[in-house]
Amino acid sequence: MKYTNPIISGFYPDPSICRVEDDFYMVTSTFEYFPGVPIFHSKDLVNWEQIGHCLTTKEQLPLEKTGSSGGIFAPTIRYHNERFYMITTNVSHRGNFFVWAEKPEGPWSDPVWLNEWPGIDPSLFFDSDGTVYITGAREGVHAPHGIYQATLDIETGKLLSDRQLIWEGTGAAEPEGPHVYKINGYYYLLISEGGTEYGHMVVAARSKNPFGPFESYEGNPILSHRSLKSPIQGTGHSDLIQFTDGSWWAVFLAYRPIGYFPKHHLGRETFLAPVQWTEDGWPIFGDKGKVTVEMEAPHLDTLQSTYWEETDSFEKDSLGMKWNYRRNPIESNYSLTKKEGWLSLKGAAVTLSEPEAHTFVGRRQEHFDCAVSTLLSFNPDEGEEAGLTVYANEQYHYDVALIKDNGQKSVIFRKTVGSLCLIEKRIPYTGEELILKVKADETTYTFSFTDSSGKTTDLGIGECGFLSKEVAGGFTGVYFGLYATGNGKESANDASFDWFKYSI
Ligand SMILES: OC[C@@H]1O/C(=N\O)[C@H](O)[C@H]1O
Repeated sequence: MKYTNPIISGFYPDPSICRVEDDFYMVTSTFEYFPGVPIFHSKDLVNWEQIGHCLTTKEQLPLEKTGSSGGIFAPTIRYHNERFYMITTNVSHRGNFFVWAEKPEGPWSDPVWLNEWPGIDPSLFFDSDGTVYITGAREGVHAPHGIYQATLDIETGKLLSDRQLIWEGTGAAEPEGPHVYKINGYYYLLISEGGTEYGHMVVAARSKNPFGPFESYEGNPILSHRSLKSPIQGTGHSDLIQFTDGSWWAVFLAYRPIGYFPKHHLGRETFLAPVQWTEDGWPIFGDKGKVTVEMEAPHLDTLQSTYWEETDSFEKDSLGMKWNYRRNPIESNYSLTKKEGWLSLKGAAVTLSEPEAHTFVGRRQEHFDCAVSTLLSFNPDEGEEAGLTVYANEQYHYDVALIKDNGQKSVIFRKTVGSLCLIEKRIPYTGEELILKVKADETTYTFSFTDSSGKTTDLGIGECGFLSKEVAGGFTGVYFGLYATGNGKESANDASFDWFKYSI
């Protein structure tokens, strides 16, 4: 049966996967967002359901003053002796650590910090003789870029051997994202090179000894879309898995740029490819290292779900797993009980353009063509503002909001593009309730609002390209967020949202 890539759309990069009998679990990186490292479950590698997050407490995920695209870099998930392990790097706080859990949905342990292990992209390999290997990229700024490895005491996080440079890659930039696998008597080392850009690729090496020497595959790369005319670009950062029928598969990241001068705003997404083995035992992803949007999965017997109408009515006492905060939230600024059945936000002094714990809760844009809307009830005092934002980072976002300034309550449409910040539309508004709307297509966001009489007013448009990685930079993708701010002082009034709709 055919499946469509990406298998998880929207900002879900650096995927890592493990298997427990016929259940598959996958994690992705989350940078400055909280909670961190979502965990997904699947039975068929194509249909994935989020079952939780690995990092849900401030102790597990300190993000104070974390810059955009700081925080949590690439994670690895592995299962060993009835425990799940998730190892990753908080590049803004203390570096590498792992957490563990008996159940994939958690609870996950407090961090075991790896103070002796610098660099990024840590991975774990549990050998059949009980030895545990930690493998990772980079020694730090001054050391040669490459892939390093040591043996590890998984109980204490202490290194049991020196840290050794085991492979420098094929010579391209940024050798990273390593994973070790033992298959048919060989230790295979798969890494990414080229950096998470258009030149991204996956390359393979192998050895009979876990510390090498590693022989590079002469047919490298085993996956790359470098200078390939394809809607899929930047393929790299992969993890291998064997399906229950013995076939091999790889999950990896890639992105889907739009336009003649290509720009991608949804972020790096999670893709799936079948893996074939050459006669002399080397893995090749897809068709000679190339992948397509539509691909075959002989084992697939369940159609890939494409239904996507999500209405969040905020009736429950906690927000759904898709909702994320930026950095560690100031919990008193968020309530689902103050006004039963509504999500109430209290504006912090900081705005969306300041790299602090601004009052923001959002979910990823997961489709080029989609529409979001929300009903806001708000009676702001001077300087207070609340609304809906289409958000890449502090310097790149589009906001529609109800604000009171200069004694006047009005609906505004503001664009922040780098150092340019402009309230492009301002409409005086006396009402307390309104519906804020954003309609998205591949190139444009269209903003409007509907007043309590049902009259809809257009507010303007914003180009998707300005929120893309190519313009806004960073490692993340676009979020649709609900927010509130006191514009320099803490708000006194709550902004309450009755519901939030996301549809395609
Ligand atoms: O995604 C963040 C980092 O970007 C990378 N490559 O470009 C690393 O593998 C990830 O840890």
